[in-house]
Amino acid sequence: MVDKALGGAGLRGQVAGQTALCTVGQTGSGLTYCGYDISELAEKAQFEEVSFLLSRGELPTSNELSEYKAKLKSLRGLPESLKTVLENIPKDAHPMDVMRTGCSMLGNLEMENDFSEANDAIDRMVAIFPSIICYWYRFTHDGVRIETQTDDDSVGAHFLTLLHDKAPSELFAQVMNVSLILYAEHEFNASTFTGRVCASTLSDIHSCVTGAIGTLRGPLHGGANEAAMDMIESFSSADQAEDALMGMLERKDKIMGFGHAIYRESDPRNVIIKKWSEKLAAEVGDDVLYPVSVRCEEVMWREKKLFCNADFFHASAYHFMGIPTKLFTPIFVMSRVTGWTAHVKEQRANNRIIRPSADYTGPDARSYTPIESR
Ligand SMILES: CC(=O)SCCNC(=O)CCNC(=O)[C@H](O)C(C)(C)COP(=O)(O)OP(=O)(O)OC[C@H]1O[C@@H](n2cnc3c(N)ncnc32)[C@H](O)[C@@H]1OP(=O)(O)O
Ligand SMILES: O=C([O-])CC(=O)C(=O)O
Repeated sequence: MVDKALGGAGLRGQVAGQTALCTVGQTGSGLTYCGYDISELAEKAQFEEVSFLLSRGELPTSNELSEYKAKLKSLRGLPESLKTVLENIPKDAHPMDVMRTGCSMLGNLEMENDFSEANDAIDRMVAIFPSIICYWYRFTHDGVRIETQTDDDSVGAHFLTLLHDKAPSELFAQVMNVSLILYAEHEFNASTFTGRVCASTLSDIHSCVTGAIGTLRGPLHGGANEAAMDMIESFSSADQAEDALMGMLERKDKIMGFGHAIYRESDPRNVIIKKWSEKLAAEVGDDVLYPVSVRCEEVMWREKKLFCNADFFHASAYHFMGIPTKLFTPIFVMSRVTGWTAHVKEQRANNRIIRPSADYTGPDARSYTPIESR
């Protein structure tokens, strides 16, 4: 599944450290968290079990899970000064910037004073991130100040309840659960590596996550699910999608939601979220977006041997659940914060400041020219 000859720009194929958290493209379906295959976790686990696994190292017992979920539930409320900050961010701001600012402000209000406080800070971020994005979204788009302390049993259901003002259907809650599991962790991807570099300076955990959010925002990383949605939404039928894609490939456009830095033939998360997208399409009576997405997948493989990554079928799945496109990448944050923070702790536990070298390509040594002579 993985090209052993990976190399070249972008540090591709170079080992930049060790991790016990995740394997990408090595065993089982190609993705494991702490030894557990993603396909099994997505089928059987709750996101909160995965979150516990990543922060504590082992799956919880039933008592531990109940206590953990009760703790997360109790941490959903927003401090007043954070609400004030969110209310002052304009409606047309990028929601990932809202997440970044929300996380950074939380670090001011509830500073991690000592690394022994890491798990409390992590639990708080897992619990409060859905509240941060939904409070801002509902205030700026619907003009309401929502109560973020809900009784929902899971992070995914909590998010949908805040967004839609009603508890989600069992199917929607289930899809959110699977989605959060799929996005939770992925080894040394760009945003996680950002977090680890920050951690290696012995910085605080909110700084590490704030930097990681900024890195995830880009369309070559987490932002691809929104870009994929914009594309599939612009097609009115599978045939039209095929024609348009052929033109885009001819023009050498980059097609968002396809390809991967490490996987070479498939992304194991795609088959899982695709199945749920199909189920949702049937549930909501879609006969355009899902067939369009399937045709895109066929064309990209046929023409370029490029496959859907985790982001592509997430676009239609989220859309079918009534989630606005601009909130897609913040959902990724709600999930990946578990992976980022596990890496921060791992980096701290065996740390040396990350400081690579560079090949110099600038001018030879020269003397300073006084400004009046330039
Ligand atoms: C959860 C995630 O973050 S998954 C990634 C989400 N990002 C996207 O979906 C954005 C679209 N995809 C891409 O830009 C790339 O595939 C990346 C950034 C994911 C990986 O980049 P790289 O490791 O550089 O890709 P890779 O080495 O496999 O590229 C090989 C060739 O395929 C092309 N290619 C790769 N992906 C695509 C694509 N989506 N559309 C068109 N061409 C592509 C590259 O341009 C490259 O061509 P070249 O050799 O002529 O330059
Ligand atoms: O691993 C990567 O490069 C990107 C990715 O799929 C992820 O972060 O989930």
